[in-house]
Amino acid sequence: MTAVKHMKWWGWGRDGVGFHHEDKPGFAPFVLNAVGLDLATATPVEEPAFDELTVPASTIGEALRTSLVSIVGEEYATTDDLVRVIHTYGKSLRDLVRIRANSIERAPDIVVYPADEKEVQAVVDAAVAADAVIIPFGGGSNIAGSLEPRAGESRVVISLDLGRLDRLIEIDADSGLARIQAGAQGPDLEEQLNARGWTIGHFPDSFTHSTLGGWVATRSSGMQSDKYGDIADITRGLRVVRPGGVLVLRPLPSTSSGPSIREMILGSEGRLGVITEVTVQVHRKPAKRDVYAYFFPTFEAGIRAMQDISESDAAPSITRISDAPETGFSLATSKDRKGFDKFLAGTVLPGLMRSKGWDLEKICLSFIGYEGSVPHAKRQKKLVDSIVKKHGGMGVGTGPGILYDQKKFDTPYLRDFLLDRGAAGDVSETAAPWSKLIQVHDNTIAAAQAAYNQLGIKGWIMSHMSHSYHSGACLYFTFAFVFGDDPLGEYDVVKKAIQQAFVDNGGTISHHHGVGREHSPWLEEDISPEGVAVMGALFGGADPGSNLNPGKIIGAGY
Ligand SMILES: Cc1cc2nc3c(=O)[nH]c(=O)nc-3n(C[C@H](O)[C@H](O)[C@H](O)COP(=O)(O)OP(=O)(O)OC[C@H]3O[C@@H](n4cnc5c(N)ncnc54)[C@H](O)[C@@H]3O)c2cc1C
Repeated sequence: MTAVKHMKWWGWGRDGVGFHHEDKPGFAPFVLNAVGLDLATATPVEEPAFDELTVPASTIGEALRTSLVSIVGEEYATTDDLVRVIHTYGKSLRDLVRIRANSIERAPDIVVYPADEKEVQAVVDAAVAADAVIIPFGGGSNIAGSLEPRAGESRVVISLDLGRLDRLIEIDADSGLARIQAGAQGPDLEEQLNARGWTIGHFPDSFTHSTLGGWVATRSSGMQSDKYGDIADITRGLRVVRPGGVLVLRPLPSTSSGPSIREMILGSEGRLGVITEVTVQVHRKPAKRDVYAYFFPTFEAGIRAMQDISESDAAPSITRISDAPETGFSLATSKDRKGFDKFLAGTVLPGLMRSKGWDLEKICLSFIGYEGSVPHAKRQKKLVDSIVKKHGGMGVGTGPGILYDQKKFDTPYLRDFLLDRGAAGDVSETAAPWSKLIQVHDNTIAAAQAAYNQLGIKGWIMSHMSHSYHSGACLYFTFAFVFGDDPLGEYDVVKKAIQQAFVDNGGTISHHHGVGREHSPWLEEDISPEGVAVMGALFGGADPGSNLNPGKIIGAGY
C-alpha cells in the first residue's frame, strides 16, 4: 500500500483505536436505560476478518490498466483487494453494516494515487477516453453514500485518491488566503498552517480523517463555523480538473460574474470534476480560545438564547445547546470525577438548579466558544453572559468545555462499539429558520418514536442545535436502537421517518453531510422538481458521458 493514510476497512479511524467506557461509570447504565442493551452481558463480536470478505473481481482490462500505470507509476495504480475495499464505501451506518455483513455489490476496479494535478488530468482524460467511471476519494469519511459505485455499473470504475496532493502551496498573508492541495487531511493541513501562525478554523467532527477536497465536495461545516463560516464561506478559489482541462476560479472576495460556479462545485460530490486545489481564507491563530458551559432550564429557553446571541453584537465561535436527552448522554459519558469536583457536579450544582425551581429532567447543557484576542474574547463572553442570564441560564465555567474539546474526535468510535454489540447508532442533521426550529425538533423526535413503535423496539433519539446563522440554525440528531433480524430494514424505517420529518416541518435534508445516495429521495421536496431539473441539466451538460461519479445526488437512493 502507498504511504497515504487510510481508515480501517471495516470501521472508523485508525487500527487499534476504539471507544472505551471503563472510565465513564454512567455510560453502561445510560445505554441500558436508553436502548435496553446490557453492556455487562453483551458479548462483542470479533473484529471482522478480511479473508472472509467476498470482493468482486476487478474488471479492468489490460489496456486501461497499462495506460493508468504509465501515468501514475506501478506503485500508485493498484487492483489490490484490500485497497479496493477501503475505497468502496464511506462510513455511514449503512456502509458499516454492509461491510460487516460481507455485502459488497460493486467495488472500484482500480485505485490510482496521482502525484499532482497534471497526473489527475491525465487519469481523467484516459478514463473518459475509455468510457470508465471516475470516483474522487478524499478521506472516505462521508456518511451519505457518496462514494460507492452504482451496483449495476458495467463500466470500469476508477477510484481516484487525492491523498498524495496534501501540501500547503503558499499563503498570501496580505489577504489571509492559503492555496492548499485538495487531498490534505485535516490534521496535516492545520499543522502546516499552524507552523506559519495561521488556522483554517474548520473543524468537523471527522476532521482527523477527512480532506479539504472532500469538505468542499460535500459542503461541510465545522464546529467553529459561527466564527469562521462553513466551508462554503471559507472556500475562495478552486482548481477543478475536468475532462479536457482545468476549471480555474481565482480567489476573489466577492464577484458578480453570473451564477456562481464556485457554488456549483461546492457540494458537487465529484459530479463536476476533481478538485485539486482550494484557496481558503485563513486566520491568525487566536491568542485566546475558551469553551464555556452553561445550563438552561429548558431546550426552548436555550434556543431563544442562541437566537438572541446570533442577532446581537456578540460573535462567539461556537453556539451549541443539547436537548434534555442529549444532556443526559453528555453527563453519562463524562469521565468519573473526584473529590470536590465530584461534590460540585453531583451535589452543589443540582441543588442550585432545584433551588431555582428547575426540573432536572429538563435541563439542557450548552457550550459557547470565544476566540480571538484576549480583550475580544472577554468582551464576547460579557455580551453572551448577559443574554444567557436574560433567558434564565447559568454559566458553570470552562471545565465541561475542556472535556468536550478533548473528547470530540473520540465520539465517532462509539458507532463501532455499538455495532460490535448488535446496536445501531447514527446521525441525521438539518437546518431550519429560527421560527421553525422547535417544531422541527419536536416533530422529528416524535417521528422517530413512532418509527420505533412501528418496529416494536425501544429506541433512543437526542439532539443538539449548533451552527447558528442570522435566520436559523442546524439541528443534529443522534439515534440508536438494538437491531432485530433485519438491521438495514429497521434502520430504513427510522432514518426515513427522520428525513421526512425534516422536510415536512420546514427543514432541509442535510445541513452538512451532503446528498449522495442516502438523501437523494428527498431532494425534490427540498429544492423543488424544477430545482432538481436544473441540477440534472448541469450534470448532464457538464458530463455528457456520465463518467464523473454518476448516480450521486440525483436519481439515487437505496
Ligand atoms: C463520525 C463522523 C463525523 C462527521 N462529522 C462531520 C462534521 O462535523 N461536519 C461535516 O461537515 N461532516 C461530517 N462528517 C461527514 C464527512 O466527514 C464529510 O462529508 C467530509 O466532508 C467528507 O470528506 P472526505 O475527505 O472524507 O470525502 P470522501 O468521503 O472521500 O468523499 C465525499 C464525496 O466527495 C467527493 N470528493 C472527495 N474529494 C474530492 C475531490 N478532491 N474532488 C471532487 N470530489 C471529491 C467524493 O467523490 C464523494 O462524493 C462526519 C462523518 C463521520 C463518519
